[in-house]
Amino acid sequence: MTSPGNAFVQPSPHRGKHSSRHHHQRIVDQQHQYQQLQQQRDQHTHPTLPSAPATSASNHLTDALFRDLPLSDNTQRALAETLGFDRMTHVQEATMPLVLAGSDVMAKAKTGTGKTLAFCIPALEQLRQRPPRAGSISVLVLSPTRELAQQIHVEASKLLTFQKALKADLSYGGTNVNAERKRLLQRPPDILVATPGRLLDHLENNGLAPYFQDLRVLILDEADQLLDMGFRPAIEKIIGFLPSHARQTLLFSATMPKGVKEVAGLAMRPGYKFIDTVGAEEQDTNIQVTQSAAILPLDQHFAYLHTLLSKAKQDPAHKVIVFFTTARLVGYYCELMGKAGIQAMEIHSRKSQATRTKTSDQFRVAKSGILFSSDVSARGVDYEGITHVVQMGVPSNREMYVHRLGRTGRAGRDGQGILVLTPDESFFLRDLKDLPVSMIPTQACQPDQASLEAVRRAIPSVDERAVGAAYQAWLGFYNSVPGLKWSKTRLVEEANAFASIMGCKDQPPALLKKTVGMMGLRGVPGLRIEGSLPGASGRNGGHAGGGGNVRKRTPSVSSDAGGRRGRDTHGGGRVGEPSQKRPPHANGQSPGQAQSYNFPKPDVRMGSEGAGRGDGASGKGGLGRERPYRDRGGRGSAPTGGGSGRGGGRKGSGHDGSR
Ligand SMILES: Nc1ncnc2c1ncn2[C@@H]1O[C@H](COP(=O)(O)OP(=O)(O)OP(=O)(O)O)[C@@H](O)[C@H]1O
Repeated sequence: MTSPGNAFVQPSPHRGKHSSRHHHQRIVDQQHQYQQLQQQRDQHTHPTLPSAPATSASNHLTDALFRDLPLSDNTQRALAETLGFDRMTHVQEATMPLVLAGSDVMAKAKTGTGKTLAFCIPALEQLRQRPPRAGSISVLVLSPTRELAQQIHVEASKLLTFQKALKADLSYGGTNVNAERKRLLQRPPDILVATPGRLLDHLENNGLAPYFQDLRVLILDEADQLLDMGFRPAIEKIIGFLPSHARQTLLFSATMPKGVKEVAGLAMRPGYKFIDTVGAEEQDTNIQVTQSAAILPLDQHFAYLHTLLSKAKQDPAHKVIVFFTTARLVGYYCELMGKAGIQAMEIHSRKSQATRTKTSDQFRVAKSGILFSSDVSARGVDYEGITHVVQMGVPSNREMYVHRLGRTGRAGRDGQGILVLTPDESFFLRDLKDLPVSMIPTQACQPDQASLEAVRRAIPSVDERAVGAAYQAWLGFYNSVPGLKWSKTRLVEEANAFASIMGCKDQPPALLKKTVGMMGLRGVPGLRIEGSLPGASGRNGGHAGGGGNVRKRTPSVSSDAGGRRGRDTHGGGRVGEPSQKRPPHANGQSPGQAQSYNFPKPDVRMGSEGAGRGDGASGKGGLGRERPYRDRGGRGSAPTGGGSGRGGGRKGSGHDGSR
């Protein structure tokens, strides 16, 4: 990353001898780290980006046939005629007979291996054995995200093609709660797919609880996430509304960290079966997906991504998802890349649910395209034909890496995953040491000259509000990455360097005092704090090119992320937005070039051009995280749901709208 001495940092009484000793130590640490990484690079040849992955002759299907299972004729017909499937996948073969026999099952199976049908088919079959009571919800599927809930609903509905008497319905945040309530009360579905926050709202406030008194099957898809701290309080409350007698519970995920088993008793009956189709000896990721990591300084990330995407686009069948750490960074990158000639779709929690759904639908049917996403698309979402998954910046944890990667290589197809980190973030690779991640040699992760130039030209034209929001989100996110082991001062130095990369030449975007307080950054040198921000009360003033109503020279943002521990997440936070675009760089230099980023230390560029060294990486720690460090939303209300609130810093409200 960047040097601590960037131009935004105000002189601090603490920066002196101690600081330079500390800085020296960081460099020593980093040199050591790089030696190790270099060795790894030498050992691996890196997969050059992108030829579109072909469908591989896959062994994801077994020889076991659906028709040999004791399923209803209607289900058999739906499998054969609507879905066109005859053979089972491994997880389907391993779990369906047990579920059909009535067992509670916890199942771990790799991404894209057919878990949805593995729980949907037998759950629906339970209704055949004992027809549902009129007006009662018999099967409840919980999903951590709205997109996944929609998808499960579609899959379940396909299975019901020939059973018109049975109805599946959806309940999730971001939609009109009253209309949904009315619909559900008027005709309670047999199968309800829901996100936890909205469902809890219905149970607690909207009179839906009595309809669950004959619930037969409860399914937690992405169970590890639902039982993690973020969602668990809501899940516990939901379970409190459900009958425990004779209820069958199914927990499915591609990742089952140790802690999940400890809390499985919350939902499952004693004696439940644990099915692991991955096995201890095997990796959690799909073998046919090549995985590589590029480590390069942050000032190269924009151009490097541009290069990656330009290459990917050469293949007419490219379908790429790029994940970013926060919603606001998705927005920033999308605008930047668009202005640099790479058009992408954009999905994250700051978009309205209607827009999210539309984007998701469009990308699903697109034959080619690029989607920039936050973690709303990380788990479960099944977009056919994803050729590449790019992850920009450190994922929240190992599980998130695995799930994001799992958007490619589904149903036995090939795919490529590329993780792009800064030198400081390279500590994360230790969490992936059992996975076949090859290091991309330094020489191979150079941005093209054309990309450098395109990005350089685009940076000044990105809307100032996007810059301010990205800056704040960046601060919030990296404030909660323990593996970095950054001091608060260092954090702000790095954030300001990022602002500089985004083209803020003279000073970083301003933050509200209360935002700074919520982030725990009061008194940290280098922040620009304002009591109130111009544009904070309105969003309408001059968009790009629109008004010339220049009120401020640098971007500023209001408070809505301070308490989120870095997750610039869910639906409704407000950004106080100055309305104008930033002026061109005063000295005529471009921020696409290192010298114009105000990075005072030459070895920052060396890091990208030469031996891959950055400066000042701590490179320590970060191991052994069990749960996501940014899975905690700041909204004070229940998980999931509409997400209108502001970050209050409360823990424990991971929610579907949260990313
Ligand atoms: N028996 C089968 N034969 C062929 N294709 C199947 C079969 N079962 C499922 N599929 C397809 O495989 C793809 C992946 O399935 P699914 O989305 O259920 O994966 P998953 O295991 O839930 O993945 P994730 O862990 O990412 O949620 C889907 O497109 C699905 O339609």
